[in-house]
Order: sequence, then C-alpha cells, then structure tokens
Amino acid sequence: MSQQGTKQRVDDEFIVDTEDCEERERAFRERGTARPITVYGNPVLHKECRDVTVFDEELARLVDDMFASQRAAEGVGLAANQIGVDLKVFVYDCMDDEGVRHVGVVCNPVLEELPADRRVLDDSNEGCLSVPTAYAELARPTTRWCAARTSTASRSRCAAPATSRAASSTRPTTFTATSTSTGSPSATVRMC
Ligand SMILES: CSCC[C@H](NC=O)C(=O)O
Repeated sequence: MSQQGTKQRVDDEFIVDTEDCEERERAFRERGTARPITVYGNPVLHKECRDVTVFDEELARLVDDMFASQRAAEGVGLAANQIGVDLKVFVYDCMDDEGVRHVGVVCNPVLEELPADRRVLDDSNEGCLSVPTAYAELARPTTRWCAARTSTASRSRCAAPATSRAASSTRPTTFTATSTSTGSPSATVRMC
C-alpha cells in the first residue's frame, strides 16, 4: 500500500477487513517477531485478560508480533494470551465460506449471543493452537458477533469470521471491528 493510501485509510478511520489483505498482513508480520505459542496449562490462558486501555506503540508492536506468530504457527486466528500477553486482543486471517479473505485486529471484544432464530450451527472440525493435536467437531454459529470499544468509548460490532484461513495492514494503534449484518462476515477495522 502506498503512503498516500495509508494516509487515506487513517483519515477515513476505518478499513475494510477484506481489502488489501495481503499487503496489510505482510506489513504486520514483517515488522513483528514470532513468539512461542502458549499451551494449555499456562496460567495466562486460564484467567481473564486485561482490557486494552492504552493504544500506543507497545500495542502496535504486540499486534505485529501476533501476526508474525500467527503466520509461523499457520493459524487463522490468535489471541494475545496465546503468545503470553494477558490483554484482550485478537488477530485473524481467514477465509469465509465464499472464499473471501478477512484480516483484522480486535481489542476488547465482547461476545454476544445471537438470538436462537438467527443461529445457524456449523459443527465442523475445530482445533486450538494452544491445545496441540486435539481436534473435535464443535458446533458454533456461522456468524458470531462481538462488540469492541474504542479508546474513545464508542461501541461497534463485527461478525468475526467463524472459520477458514487468511490475514492484515498498515500500522494501526487502535483497532476496533465494526459493522456487519447477517450472512457472510464483513467487518471493518477502525484505525484511530
Ligand atoms: C477457531 S479457529 C482458530 C483456531 C486456531 N487459532 C488459535 O488457536 C487456529 O488454527 O488458527
């Protein structure tokens, strides 16, 4: 992405998580360093993580490392505590059911249950990088909602892609997923 393109995106405050996926993901991971993935039993995986309250360069470096780690582990999603940091941050890089790649970063997500009449369960095989070798059929809604708050306390929502593979961008210092309706996941990621 050109400098101008980057500037434009920051000015617009939002990026669309299906756009410029290759460039955005590469930029993150090339700045980052892959860290070891924490495994079940590590205390950082067994307690609630802390809210992100400061959106600074340290957070940006964490996100870079998360993308680098996610790529090294051949993952499609990664939470900060999976590289040992107890902050509520996750990154994702995955394809939706239509084969569209999504790449993004979410801070302080809050899962919200879908009403029963909107749940469409997908019970495909699922694993976790922090529980190596274990896979199981796990029924999850095909569209999952999460809410996230920005540093300015505005609230927005996104449908995190439930399955697949892919990844993200320029250097955001604040990230928040927003938008979407039903159907295929389509989130935009705020860059403040
Ligand atoms: C539920 S989809 C993501 C599962 C896994 N990520 C973290 O453990 C990965 O394979 O990337």
